[in-house]
Amino acid sequence: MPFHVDLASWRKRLNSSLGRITIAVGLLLVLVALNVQLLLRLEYQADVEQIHTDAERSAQKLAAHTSAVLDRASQSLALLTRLHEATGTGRPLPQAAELLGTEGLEAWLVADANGLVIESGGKVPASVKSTAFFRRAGKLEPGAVDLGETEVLSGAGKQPLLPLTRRLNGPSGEFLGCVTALIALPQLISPEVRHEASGTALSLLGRDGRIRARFLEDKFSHGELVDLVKMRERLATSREQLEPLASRLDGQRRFIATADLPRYPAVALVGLRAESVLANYQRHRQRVLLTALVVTALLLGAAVLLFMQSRRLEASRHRLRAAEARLRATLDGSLDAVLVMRAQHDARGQLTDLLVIDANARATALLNVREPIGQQFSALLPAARESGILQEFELAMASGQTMVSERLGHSPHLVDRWLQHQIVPLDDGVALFSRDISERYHTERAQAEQRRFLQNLLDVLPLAVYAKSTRPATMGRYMFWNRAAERCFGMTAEQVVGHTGQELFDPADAARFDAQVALVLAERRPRRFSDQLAVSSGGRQYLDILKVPVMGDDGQVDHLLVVAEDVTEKRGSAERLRLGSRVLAETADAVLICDAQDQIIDCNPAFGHLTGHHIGALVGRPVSAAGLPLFDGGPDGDAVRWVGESRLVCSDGRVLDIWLSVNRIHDGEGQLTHHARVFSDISALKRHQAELDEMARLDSLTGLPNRRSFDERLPEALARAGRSKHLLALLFIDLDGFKKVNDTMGHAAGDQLLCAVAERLKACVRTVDAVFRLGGDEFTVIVEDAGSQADVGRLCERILEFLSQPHLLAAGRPVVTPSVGVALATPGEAPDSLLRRADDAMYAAKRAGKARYCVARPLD
Ligand SMILES: Nc1nc2c(ncn2[C@@H]2O[C@H](COP(=O)(O)OP(=O)(O)OP(=O)(O)O)[C@@H](O)[C@H]2O)c(=O)[nH]1
Repeated sequence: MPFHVDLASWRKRLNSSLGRITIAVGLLLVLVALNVQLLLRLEYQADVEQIHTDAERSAQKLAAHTSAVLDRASQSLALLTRLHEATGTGRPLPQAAELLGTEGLEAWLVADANGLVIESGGKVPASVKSTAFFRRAGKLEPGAVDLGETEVLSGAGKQPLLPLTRRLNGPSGEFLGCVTALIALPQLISPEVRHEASGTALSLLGRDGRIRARFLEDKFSHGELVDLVKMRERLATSREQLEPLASRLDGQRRFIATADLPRYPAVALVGLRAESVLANYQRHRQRVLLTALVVTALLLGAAVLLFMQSRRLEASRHRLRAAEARLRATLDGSLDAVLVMRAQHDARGQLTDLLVIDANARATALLNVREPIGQQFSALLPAARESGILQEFELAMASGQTMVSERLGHSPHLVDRWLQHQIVPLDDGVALFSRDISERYHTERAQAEQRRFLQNLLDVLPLAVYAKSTRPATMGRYMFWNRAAERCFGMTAEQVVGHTGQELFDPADAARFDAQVALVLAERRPRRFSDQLAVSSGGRQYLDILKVPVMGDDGQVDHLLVVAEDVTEKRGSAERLRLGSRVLAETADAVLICDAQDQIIDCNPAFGHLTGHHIGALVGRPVSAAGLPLFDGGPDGDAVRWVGESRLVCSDGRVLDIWLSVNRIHDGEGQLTHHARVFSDISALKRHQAELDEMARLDSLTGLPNRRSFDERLPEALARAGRSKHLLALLFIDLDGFKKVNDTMGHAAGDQLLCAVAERLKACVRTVDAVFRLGGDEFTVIVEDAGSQADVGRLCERILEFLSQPHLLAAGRPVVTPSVGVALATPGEAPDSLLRRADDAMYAAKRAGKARYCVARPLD
């Protein structure tokens, strides 16, 4: 996979604040590192410079010390040389021991030209002929001093000794020998610089590169040959590079300084061991590094904190940018026109106007201006001041509460548009969210109308309808309660809506209702319940309840619609109906139910018993099939009931007299629905009645038809006479002196007499003629088809004669004559008139002396 660097991504990262912090911290760390390095370098440089200075000073001190030692020896040699040269002999000089007894000299000697020691001090070899310093002495310039090599060892300790030699010259400059001082090496190395630092190397180096003396680690050595030229070059390089040189002696690194000995061909060399002399620097370096480490750690810590803070800041900025983007998107995507405005106040702090500082596209469109930002609200909506919306802004700002209002648009382009304003108070102004709700307003109005209509519909329902919420937020609370529910439960919608069953009903009733609700929610289908409640009056209220789950859009049950019917009354009606049925079943009266068209539907058992009809054969047939008359509502057709006598033909053909009640039954709308006929058999009653009627028409004493019967029959007879044109005669008969019979013979005898008179009258007339007792001792005879007046006269004569015969009574034999008035009916004469004329004729007979008959004058 090829390596790919996403430069844009890295550039973006570096440009971020986190990237910048990382870079800054990195640079800071580099700076610290460079500073530390520089500091250490300078420190090191200064230290090394100081070390070099110290080394040089030590080298100079060493050179000075060594020169002083050599000078002392050299001066003694010079004196001794001059003495020997002055004497010109090879004899020992008495002053020599004194001269060379100088402190610091290990030994001394004077040798002749052959290398034989003439005199000496200390322990020196007997002959110096073979020694290097003697051979070199012969080559010395007159007056010159040779710093010999240290091949001379002291006799006892075998200590290396450095020979310092002068040449002895003869008078003509010939070689006479030499004068040599042997100096112990420790004498050459200055004690005060020996232990300046641990590991310090001190050397006395001849210009020939031979080390004459070296002091290192408390030991003296010599003889090593050094390439002076190279050494000086290395020293120069070392000095320049501030670096110590690695010693070939012990591998230690040393800072080396040299100092030439004046007057002698030698160089003092001091090597300070770097490890020792740089200890301070190392300690300082460690401190600096530690400090740098601490600083770095602090920097890194600070960087981490800064990084974290920056990340938080970055996240906050990111969130802020996202929030700003969301706000902008919200504003731009909002269905509302949004104006963000800053309040403007006068000197007294009164709100004068608001300045638009932000607006979305919808606001621009709603206001119908190109650029609302920067304009004053009252300039955008001149009518705003009068509309009172500025006061609402002020109120919202003062209260800190969001205000919502709906108002008609005031601008010309917003006429008839309904706007909903939501005023959100800000720190220094308000945000105004305006939405054109005209559509919604009208829709809501229509919905409100619809709701009112539905509410009215539900209110006029005779059934209690109410709804209970099953949403979590409003679980169990009543949301709707119609008028019938108010009547049914005795609670108004205001008292119920928003409350739960536990708050409204008896705990036991509420718990039962809740159980019903739980059941319906579990089954998610409508369910009926029969329930009952205790009512304040002390009775029970019986309810038929239908509970229907109403599903929401999410498929969950939102509400429970309840339709409740107070069936207390119905229950009573049913009871009464059952009772009525039992009564109908058990009553002796026959009941026949027909429909509106009077076709038979049903009957009770008594009907079958009474009529012999079988209901199965009658159902669907006209009522006449049951032998009953139709009832069409009487003359006007709207009578609801008819009661009276009627007749019924039984299945076996018998005709029954019945007492019939016909009831026309109507429904609530006044429509005829049924005919109910209730009847009882009154045949026996009728017979008895007939008998009673018959009896009522007979005189109970004589058995003759009575006055009532006379009143009925006279008109009939007159009518027949009118039709037949036959003569009708009416005879009015009153007994003469009947009272006397009563008075004399007793009332019973009078009765017997009356009965006897009745029998005689019947015997006098034809069977077709009718004899009546009107009362007391008055009788009448209706003679139809009387023939002629003479025939009537003969009848009257016969009556007079027959009645005037004595009566054989237990009490005696009374004779009672009759007075008879006769009236011959005039065609078309009224019964009253005829009777009155007969009565008048009878009185006329009475007046004429009784026991006779008198014929009334005919009508004019
Ligand atoms: N025993 C008896 N007496 C009756 C009955 N009904 C009426 N009377 C009597 O009949 C009498 C009839 O009286 P009147 O006709 O005025 O007397 P009268 O003696 O017949 O007189 P005149 O007709 O003028 O001759 C009265 O005294 C009645 O009390 C009845 O049913 N039985």
